[in-house]
Amino acid sequence: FTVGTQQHAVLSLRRERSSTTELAFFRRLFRRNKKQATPSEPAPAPARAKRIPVEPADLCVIGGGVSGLMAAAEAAKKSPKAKIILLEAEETLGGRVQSDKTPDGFTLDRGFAVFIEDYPVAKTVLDYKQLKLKPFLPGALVKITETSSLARVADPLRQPEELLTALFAPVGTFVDKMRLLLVIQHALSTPVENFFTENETDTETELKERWGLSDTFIDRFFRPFLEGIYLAPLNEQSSRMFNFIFKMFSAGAATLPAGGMGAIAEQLASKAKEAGVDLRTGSPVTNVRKEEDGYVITTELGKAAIRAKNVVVATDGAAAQKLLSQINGLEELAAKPEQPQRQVMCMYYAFDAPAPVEEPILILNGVIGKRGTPECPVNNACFPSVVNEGYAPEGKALCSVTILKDMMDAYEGKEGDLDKAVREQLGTWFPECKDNILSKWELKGTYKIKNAQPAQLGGPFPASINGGRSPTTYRGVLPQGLLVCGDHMATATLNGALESGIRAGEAAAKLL
Ligand SMILES: Cc1cc2nc3c(=O)[nH]c(=O)nc-3n(C[C@H](O)[C@H](O)[C@H](O)COP(=O)(O)OP(=O)(O)OC[C@H]3O[C@@H](n4cnc5c(N)ncnc54)[C@H](O)[C@@H]3O)c2cc1C
Repeated sequence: FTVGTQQHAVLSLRRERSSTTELAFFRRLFRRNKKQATPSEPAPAPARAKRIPVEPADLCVIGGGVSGLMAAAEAAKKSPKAKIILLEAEETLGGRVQSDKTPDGFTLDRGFAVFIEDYPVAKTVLDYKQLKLKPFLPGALVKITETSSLARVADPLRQPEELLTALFAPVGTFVDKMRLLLVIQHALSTPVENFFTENETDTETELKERWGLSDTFIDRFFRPFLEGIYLAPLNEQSSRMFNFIFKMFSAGAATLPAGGMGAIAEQLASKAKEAGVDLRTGSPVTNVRKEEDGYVITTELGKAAIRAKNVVVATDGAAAQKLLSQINGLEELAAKPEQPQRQVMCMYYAFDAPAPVEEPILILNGVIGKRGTPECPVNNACFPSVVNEGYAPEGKALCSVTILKDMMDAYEGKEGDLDKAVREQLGTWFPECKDNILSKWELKGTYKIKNAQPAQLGGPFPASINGGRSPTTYRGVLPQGLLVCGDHMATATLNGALESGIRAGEAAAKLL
């Protein structure tokens, strides 16, 4: 299970192709043929486009991640007679929310992620019971110096029994902890919608200037905690996202489903299928062309074409920009700046149970000056099999390790060295298990995810909630029958992808 580099090489190749219209392809072929002709030879006839059957549909959804599945299911629920086809480029559905099952019974999420029970939209559309969610404990264990043992950051509002631990934890000052209570209280008492109308700044400024937290507290707790969520430095992420995420973590539990995070997408795919959506994988869309009465959507050259009255583009933001810029009237999108993408790497280690920490809790690297250096590349870790036993077979345990972009770059092409550095670092976190970590833990999988999340901070890419931005507007009003959804239209979270998907599904149903 070494996924990532190769997967993304394939993906980028497909995306290259997707930016090439069929017409442009045949034009280039024709030009090449013309150039090769000598004066004595007549130029060969231009290659003719093979006629491919065009299949009619009422709605075509492009992209089978959480937002596309949700949009298709919602449209099908509201318009049961409509013919809805969903085209997914990859061989599997789920997009960024997928889990791999190893032959020996481990579940590896494609990148460490958690599901927050309190996500306002998720709780209205997902069957939590079926997911068999199990919670993390609130707070975290933090490594604050190279030699100290792990310190506990507790949430005294949800764990009153941990009040004293919380007050005396060496992570921040007493004043920091009092101020943290104010942050929690603000998060809990403010409706989610209000955060997205507050003035926006970056998260670092919010923590320092609005809440007066000390640099030490931020560096030891908030930086590793939030950077492991945003996958970006605090000064590059929206204060609105901070307030939203912090409210979610303060109000509800972070959880893992028994079948891995991929079970969330599987549930949505079943919903869409039951509602009558025709789900097609291995169908990368290369072109969308506008016609008088709808759109012609073409998948890999010569394979298939669909003529749909309406289209929902439910890809990630970068792919959406490329597809949309091919449509007559939207060509100027090609020249607009792309939304930057956040990257992350996740490594999984399998070993004989018990795990070094038998509590379902997140473990953070808060060693100031050392976090994110080649000797300390791990930002955060946890034991998914301790949170939900579905992640490992009986008698075994699984450790998930998150590496942020700087260290991905530093170890590019040196995965063996990274593995060694990770084991050494974990050996300092769990010294009593050091020998096993160094010699017995098995590296089970490595995932490098190049477009893990869209950056969100003001400008043309704000984080927004309340259903996300309108699906009829993507950096300008879209032509009739064309809709866009995805996390890049709301918040870079599962909740954002779901709410944007619902909104697009509802809008599509009105057109059917
Ligand atoms: C490692 C990682 C950790 C995360 N952690 C969390 C977390 O803890 N909590 C949380 O709430 N969120 C988390 N997220 C974010 C969350 O997973 C995403 O916001 C959400 O899954 C996005 O869904 P989407 O449908 O908008 O996009 P995607 O999942 O990207 O779906 C888009 C789909 O479109 C397909 N596609 C692209 N181009 C084409 C084409 N030309 N033709 C056909 N199909 C195409 C893609 O293959 C993909 O399947 C995490 C993401 C990652 C990667």
